[in-house]
Amino acid sequence: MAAEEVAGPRATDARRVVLVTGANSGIGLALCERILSEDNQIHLCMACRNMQKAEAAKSELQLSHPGADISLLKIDVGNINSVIQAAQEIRQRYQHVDYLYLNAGIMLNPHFSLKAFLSSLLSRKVFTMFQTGEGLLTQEDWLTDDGLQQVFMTNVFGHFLLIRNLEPVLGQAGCTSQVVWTSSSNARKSAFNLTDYQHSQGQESYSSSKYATDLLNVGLNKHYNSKGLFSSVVCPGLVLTNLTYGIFPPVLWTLITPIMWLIRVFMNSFTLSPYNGTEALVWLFTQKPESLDPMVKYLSCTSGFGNNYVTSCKMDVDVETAEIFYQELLKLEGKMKEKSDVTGDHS
Ligand SMILES: NC(=O)C1=CN([C@@H]2O[C@H](COP(=O)(O)OP(=O)(O)OC[C@H]3O[C@@H](n4cnc5c(N)ncnc54)[C@H](OP(=O)(O)O)[C@@H]3O)[C@@H](O)[C@H]2O)C=CC1
Ligand SMILES: CC(C)CCC[C@@H](C)[C@H]1CC[C@H]2C3=C(CC[C@]12C)[C@@]1(C)CCC(=O)C[C@@H]1CC3
Repeated sequence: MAAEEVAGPRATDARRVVLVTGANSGIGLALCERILSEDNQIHLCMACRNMQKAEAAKSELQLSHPGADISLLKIDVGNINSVIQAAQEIRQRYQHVDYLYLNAGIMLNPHFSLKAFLSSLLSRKVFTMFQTGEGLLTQEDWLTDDGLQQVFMTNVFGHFLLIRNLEPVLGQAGCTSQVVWTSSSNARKSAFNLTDYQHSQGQESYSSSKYATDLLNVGLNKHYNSKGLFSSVVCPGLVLTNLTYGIFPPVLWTLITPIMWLIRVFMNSFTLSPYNGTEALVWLFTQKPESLDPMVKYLSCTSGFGNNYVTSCKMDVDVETAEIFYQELLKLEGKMKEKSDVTGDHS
C-alpha cells in the first residue's frame, strides 16, 4: 500500500504527536482509545505491521472518537529495513514526536510447565509465580532475515533503531519527548546474559528481552536526557490478549476467569483487560517526564473490586551493565549498517 493512502493529514505544530507501535490490538489498541479519551486534540499515529488489521483498528477508534486525528504507519519492528523506512516516513510527516510508545512485542510458541506450576503453588514462591510467571514458561525463538534473534529484534533492537533514526524529531530545545516501553513483570536478570544478549542459547527469550528493555531504558536516559528525550518503563500486569492466547486458547482463559478474579483479590497484577493494563501507560501521558525516576518501573494494578491504580518499583538494574549493554547495541547498529553497505541492501 502506498504511504499516501495510509498517512493522515500532516500534524500541525500545535497538536501533540503520539506514536504507538503494535497499535492494532491488545494493550496498544486500548492505549490508543484511552489516550484519545484523555486528549482528543492529539495527532495519533498507529504504527503497525499489518495494514488490514490497522485499518480495522483505526475504524473502531473513529467510531468511538469521531473527528479524531489518526493516521497509520507501516512498520515491522522485526525487520531493519522496515524500521529505517518507517523512521524516514515519520521524519517527513512530523516536525516533533511528543510521545513514542514502544509497545509492539512477541512471545514465540510459549510452553507452559504444569509441573512447575503445581510445585510453585504449594511453595512460598506462589505470589512471585502469579506476579511474574517465573519458571512457568519456556519459548522458542528463531533468526530474522537480518540474522538476529526474532524476539530480541522485535522487542528490543527494532525499537532501539527506531529511536536512533528518529533523533531529529525527538526532544528538541524546550520541547521534550517521552519514550515509554511496554516491559513486563516477567523481565528477569537471571534470564539475561551480556555475552548472549540476543538469548540465542536459552529458552526464555521473552524474559531476557524484557530485561533488556529495562537496561536500555537506563542507558537511554543517561545518553538522551540532556537532549530532552526521556524514557520510562511500564509493566501492564497479566492481560488477556493475543499474546497470552498463545499460552492457552481463549476458551480456557474464559473458563478460568472466575479463578483469576479471585486471585486478583490478593494479586493486584492481574489486570486482565487491556483497558486496565494500560493504566500506567496512560498515567505517564499526563506526567512531566523530567519528574520521573529513570530507575523505577511503573506498574498498572487492579484491585479486587476492579479499581485501577499505578504503583512503582525499583528496577533490578545496575548502571554499569546498562551502559555496557547500550554500547553493545551501538556496536550492533554499526555492524548491521556496515553489512547493508557491503551488500547494498537498502531496499
Ligand atoms: N499480555 C500481557 O499479559 C502482557 C503483555 N506485555 C507486553 O505488551 C505489549 C503488547 O502486547 P499485547 O497487547 O499483550 O499482545 P498483542 O499480541 O495483542 O499485541 C502485540 C502487538 O504488537 C504487534 N507486533 C508484533 N510483532 C510486530 C512486528 N514485528 N512489527 C510490528 N508490530 C508487531 C502485533 O501486531 P500483529 O497484530 O500484526 O501481530 C500487535 O499489534 C508487548 O510488548 C508485550 O510483551 C507485557 C506484560 C504483560
Ligand atoms: C489459574 C490460573 C490463574 C493459572 C495461570 C497460570 C499461568 C498461565 C499464568 C500465571 C502468571 C501469568 C503471567 C503471564 C502469563 C500467564 C501466567 C504465567 C505473563 C508472563 C504474560 C506475559 C507477561 O509479560 C507477564 C505475565 C506475568 C504473569
